[in-house]
Amino acid sequence: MAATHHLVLASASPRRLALLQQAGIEPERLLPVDIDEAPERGEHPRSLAKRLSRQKAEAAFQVLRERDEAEGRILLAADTVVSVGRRIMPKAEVEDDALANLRFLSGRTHRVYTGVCAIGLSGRVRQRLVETRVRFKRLTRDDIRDYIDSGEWRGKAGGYGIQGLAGAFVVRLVGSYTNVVGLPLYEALALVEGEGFDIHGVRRALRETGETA
Ligand SMILES: Cc1cn([C@H]2C[C@H](O)[C@@H](COP(=O)(O)OP(=O)(O)OP(=O)(O)O)O2)c(=O)[nH]c1=O
Repeated sequence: MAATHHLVLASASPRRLALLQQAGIEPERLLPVDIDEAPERGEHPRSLAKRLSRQKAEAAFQVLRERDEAEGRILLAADTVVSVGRRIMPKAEVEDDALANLRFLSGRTHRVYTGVCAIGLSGRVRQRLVETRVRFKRLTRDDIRDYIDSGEWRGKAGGYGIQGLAGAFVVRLVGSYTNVVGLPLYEALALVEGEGFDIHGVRRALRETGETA
């Protein structure tokens, strides 16, 4: 399989881009897609994360195909879902979502699932589903008030971002940390490498042009 340097990240999430950059990789471009993220009736959180990551990757692949730009490119998409048991914690868009989520997660262990999907040169789809268990301390009223005031919950699965203030809520974490932030790096890189993406070649090229993070 021919090696390629062209990775397209099908995401609008600044966290996903930052994680790739942390791993020394700069995507050739970002291609966010808008899909319906509502769970199906009775859908398990892990199935939801897997399904949505695939839908994002397929929708972006379709766009590249329509523009006749799929050739020589590998697509990467992800979706993160926070849950307690089968209960899916909504992505926090308004303050009330964030409040309800934080109160529910307080003093409990929850799971964070990220589905990762890569579509390569041949149009072949590769997927991984990664799970991390996170236990939060019992949150005080002041913890919750500070967090709501910070606005960091906005647009985040489960209504928190472990990479910010909420890092101090974590008593225990089992599994991949980058998975919680939104892109499990080990698994994501293994997927794109499996499709012929030349990780080391890209890092080398970025070092030579002085663009490395
Ligand atoms: C749990 C958690 C989630 N998040 C973020 C990552 C994702 O951006 C978001 C989960 O929503 P997603 O629907 O997975 O992603 P998105 O809509 O933000 O971006 P796109 O679909 O374009 O890729 O929550 C954190 O940043 N930190 C955390 O600790």
